[in-house]
Amino acid sequence: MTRKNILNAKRIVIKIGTSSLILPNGKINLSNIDDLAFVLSDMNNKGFEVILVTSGAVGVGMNVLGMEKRPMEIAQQQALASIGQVELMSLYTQMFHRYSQKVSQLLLTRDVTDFPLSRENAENALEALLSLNIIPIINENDVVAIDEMDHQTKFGDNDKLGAIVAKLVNADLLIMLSDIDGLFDKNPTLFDNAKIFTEINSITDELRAAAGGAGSRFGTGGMASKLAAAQILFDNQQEMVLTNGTRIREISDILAGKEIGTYFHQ
Ligand SMILES: Nc1ncnc2c1ncn2[C@@H]1O[C@H](COP(=O)(O)OP(=O)(O)O)[C@@H](O)[C@H]1O
Ligand SMILES: N[C@@H](CCC(=O)OP(=O)(O)O)C(=O)O
Repeated sequence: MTRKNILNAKRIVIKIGTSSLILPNGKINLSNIDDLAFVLSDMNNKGFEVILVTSGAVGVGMNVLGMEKRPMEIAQQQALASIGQVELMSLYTQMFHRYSQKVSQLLLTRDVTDFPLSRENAENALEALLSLNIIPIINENDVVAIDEMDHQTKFGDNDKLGAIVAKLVNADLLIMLSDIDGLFDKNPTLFDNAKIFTEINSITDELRAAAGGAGSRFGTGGMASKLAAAQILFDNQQEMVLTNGTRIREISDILAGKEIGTYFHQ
């Protein structure tokens, strides 16, 4: 058993990417969202402390407006995020309600986690929510986050946000749900003979070179941003499992230490 640390994990952050929430045809992936609500509610009932970091505001916004292509203009993307975020939360609230699970929403920008006082406030709010048995659902506040030379409040992407939240709450494990089974030695969507890594102990230049960009028109960071997230966790002696968002029901097997996806630990 190489994943024995996981057996003791209690506080778990789950990050789900847009490609697991939106189908290739642009429609909402209802079965994945339902699975997520079921599995996370079940975990909460079993005594785990669960925090969800979700992407999908822009993707769901595109779905609401029937838009096929992600617009280039920042104001348009922010408008889509504003439209999509409410719809996304409405979907989550309905699905979690089926399992009698209450949820809350936190929209963060990087300045919140960078400045000690606001970081402490966010930490306290999250602790209070967890002690009330609520599952906090976190996204970046896309509508106001900016990325300018002298003023940066964007996290970069939600993989990084997932790692920063895991650090903020001192999580035992980050489970990252993507549209691929794990990290491969080369991009598996381009190479049939790509092999999955079951375990990664350090983020090397060789790995970074093998990590390509986003796989779908909805994903943003690709594997490169997942490795950057893993590095943040390693810097904080934390762990991550990267697995496929179609295998949400297998999260209980992951928590039982089964060799699913890629396990990042030092
Ligand atoms: N070495 C690699 N191993 C696995 N996936 C890779 C690799 N290099 C590039 N990718 C691409 O990264 C994609 C996942 O990232 P992304 O599209 O950003 O998804 P998400 O929306 O889940 O964040 C995969 O579908 C795949 O096309
Ligand atoms: N905050 C953005 C997601 C940004 C992002 O990193 O997306 P993804 O690569 O799908 O995790 C949104 O909600 O659309």
